[in-house]
Amino acid sequence: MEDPSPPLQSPTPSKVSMQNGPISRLRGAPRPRLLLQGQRRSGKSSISSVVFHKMPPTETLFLESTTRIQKEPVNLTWKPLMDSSFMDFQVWDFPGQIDYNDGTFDLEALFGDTGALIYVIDAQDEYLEALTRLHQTIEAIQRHNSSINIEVFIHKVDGLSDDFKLDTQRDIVQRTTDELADMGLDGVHINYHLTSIYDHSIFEAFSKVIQKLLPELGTLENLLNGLVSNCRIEKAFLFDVLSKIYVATDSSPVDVQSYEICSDYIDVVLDMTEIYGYVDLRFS
Ligand SMILES: Nc1nc2c(ncn2[C@@H]2O[C@H](COP(=O)(O)OP(=O)(O)OP(=O)(O)O)[C@@H](O)[C@H]2O)c(=O)[nH]1
Repeated sequence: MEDPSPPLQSPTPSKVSMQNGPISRLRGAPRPRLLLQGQRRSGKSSISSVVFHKMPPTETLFLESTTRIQKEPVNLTWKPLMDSSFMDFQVWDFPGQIDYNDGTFDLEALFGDTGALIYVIDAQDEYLEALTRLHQTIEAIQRHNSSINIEVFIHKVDGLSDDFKLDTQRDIVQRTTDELADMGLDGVHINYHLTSIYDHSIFEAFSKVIQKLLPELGTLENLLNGLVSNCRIEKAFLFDVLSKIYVATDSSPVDVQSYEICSDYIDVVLDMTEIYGYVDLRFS
């Protein structure tokens, strides 16, 4: 697969901002990038495999540790429905053991075209070291491209009780806020998501990450608002069918149940399509 991104050692990295999103891709710009980072075994490759390759979650138990940066183009288009996709970007899966702060990486090139950093923390494991790495990463980002969205996935929460999930999130937010304040970075905005590959939370979190990077989001939301009010639909999502990421929704609040129903429906339709060919996806 052709990789249009500049080498990390590039002395003059391209400076295309993610704010231009997939539209700039149409004009020939490099694919914008999502960086997946986190400690070893935190779940990065599993997330990427489940969301973008429909790998059943239990099969991730057999994934080998990633030893090199995995650059994955994401251009998800389900041919029966669409000719082009809003989702044209790259996901870079960083192996846990790589220290990109060791001076061998061109951080300007690494962060230059990056739209979002997704930092994965294993909530079932001791996470203090992961937090230290996160804080260092945020500091580096602030130096090289402060427009990058910083998204923290508090991951593997399937094994935790609801109370413990919230306590863990509170602790991570508090420690990060305190540490960034000590570093003089208290203005940095971070989004936190509780995720697991064993339920819909990982798709929902990814949806929110992607939506923030779409320059067309406002227009799509307006179109969906019009659809909802004109057709008296309760809730509308615009899905990327293959990944089950919703790239937009109308402006009424998202309730997880309606997302889950639509998501399950897509699975059924895709399964039927494999058996019978094209199935009309419109439903109300
Ligand atoms: N319980 C639970 N386990 C998970 C989840 N996501 C990933 N795992 C497990 O975590 C282990 C490590 O996952 P990987 O995806 O290989 O982790 P990684 O961060 O890519 O690891 P490196 O390649 O070493 O950097 C696997 O056994 C996965 O099955 C989750 O949401 N819940």
